[in-house]
Amino acid sequence: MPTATLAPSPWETAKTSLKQFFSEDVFKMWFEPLHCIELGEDTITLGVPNDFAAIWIQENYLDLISKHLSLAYGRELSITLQKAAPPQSAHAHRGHSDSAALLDGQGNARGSSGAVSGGRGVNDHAQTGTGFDRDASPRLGAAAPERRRPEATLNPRNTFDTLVVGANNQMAHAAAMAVAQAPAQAYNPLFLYGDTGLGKTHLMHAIGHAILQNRPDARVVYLSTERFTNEFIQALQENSLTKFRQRYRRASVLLLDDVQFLAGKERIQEEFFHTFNDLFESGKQIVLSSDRRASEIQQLEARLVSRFEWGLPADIQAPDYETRVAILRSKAATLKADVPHEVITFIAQRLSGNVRRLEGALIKVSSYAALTGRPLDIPTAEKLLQDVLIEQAQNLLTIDVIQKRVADHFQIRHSDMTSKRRPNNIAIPRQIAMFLSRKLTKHSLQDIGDAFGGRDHGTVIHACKAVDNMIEQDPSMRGSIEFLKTQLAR
Ligand SMILES: Nc1ncnc2c1ncn2[C@@H]1O[C@H](COP(=O)(O)OP(=O)(O)OP(=O)(O)O)[C@@H](O)[C@H]1O
Repeated sequence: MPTATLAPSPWETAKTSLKQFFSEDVFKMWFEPLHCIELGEDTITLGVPNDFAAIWIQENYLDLISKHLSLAYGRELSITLQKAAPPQSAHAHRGHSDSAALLDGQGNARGSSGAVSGGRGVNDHAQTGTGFDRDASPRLGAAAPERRRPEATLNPRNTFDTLVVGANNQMAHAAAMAVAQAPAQAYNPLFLYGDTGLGKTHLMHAIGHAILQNRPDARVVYLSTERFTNEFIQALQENSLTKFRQRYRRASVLLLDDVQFLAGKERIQEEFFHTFNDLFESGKQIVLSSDRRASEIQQLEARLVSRFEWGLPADIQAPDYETRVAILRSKAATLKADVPHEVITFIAQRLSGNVRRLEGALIKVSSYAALTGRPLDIPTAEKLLQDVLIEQAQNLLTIDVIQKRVADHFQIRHSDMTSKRRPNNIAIPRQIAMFLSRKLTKHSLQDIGDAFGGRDHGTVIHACKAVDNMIEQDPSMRGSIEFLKTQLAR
């Protein structure tokens, strides 16, 4: 048996499963520094870096942490937060597990820890989905009856109550409600699709919660396609396909996230095809999510595409301004964060598209306010969110838009951006546009050179250096460039 990898402790497992619910920033800020100080029969003491973190976690995340801990340890644990320096090796990833493994060596936890993964290391993909069956079954004894498991793997915050409904998700929301009220009768499968961070997972979890509320004995299974894939591969390796199949085909509701990751994986598609048929034919509800329409998923077998389109495809768009304000208000209320209205509207105006990004921005400004005790105003918010604003600009801005804006500003023709003409009144704006393309987009030097009339990447490097010099030496040029940068990052 390959046992060289240290099995993850229940504490690590809980932390890994918590990771899927938060953006990287939020996880790093609040959860990464948490460590297990002491584990008792029905208590656990977690170390937090400071008093503020203790209050924030207590107010906002304790329920969620508690759910994941009981799942990982197989028993209810009452949590105490204590200010404490992180363990010596905490900055190194391995350090966490070593220290956790040591602590878990005391008392009951060892036994349950041993059962967590049978000697396997944590799978990196586990954080993107929680197949409750595998994750929970070895650890949950009589104290934790089976039907508690799915609830614990669904984020308790992702309910219909916490979902803000706007024109962007009205239809998907209505379809999800219909499915939750009458599983396998309304739309089967329900296929939710839309860009990243727009609430597909939220809706899937909401369906799961609602079904469990009506029918607590329902077998609701939520997992990501990555997880499905990994478990299938593992089942192949361990010769346990029958068990794998039973696990998913026994579900009364299967919620499979991110099916675009089935693309190009023939064996997994074949397996899922049979899972799908089995569930569908026995009247079980299937809900799928994807970042695009089924027909737009490359290398997805036609028979799967057609099945995915049997029921109802429902798309989710980016929320409009009013919905963004409503989402931010609702999140601020949940976080018990006192964010001034003008800052809420500022964020809603400046950040569009991804709701996860909106949420991250709100947490950033509200934790700053709570940490420093300083009042929050627009200039402060703008400063705090500079990186996010630039990142958004990088995703939305095209070189063409930069060229046009810079050309307008310096009153030259757009075509001068690509021409070979070199008088200063043209060459300098062109260099500035190259510089801004480098700063505000993710294009390579070569792409930028190509977009400026087929220049080579050395020309772009030269332009960026020249503009850096101008910024340093010429205050009026610095002003113009800053102005353009702010305008473009809007
Ligand atoms: N309409 C909404 N109301 C309230 N919260 C929302 C809404 N839409 C999205 N969110 C929140 O935004 C975050 C991102 O949503 P979610 O993870 O469901 O997106 P997703 O579409 O599944 O993204 P991905 O494709 O990246 O998995 C979650 O915290 C979710 O609760």
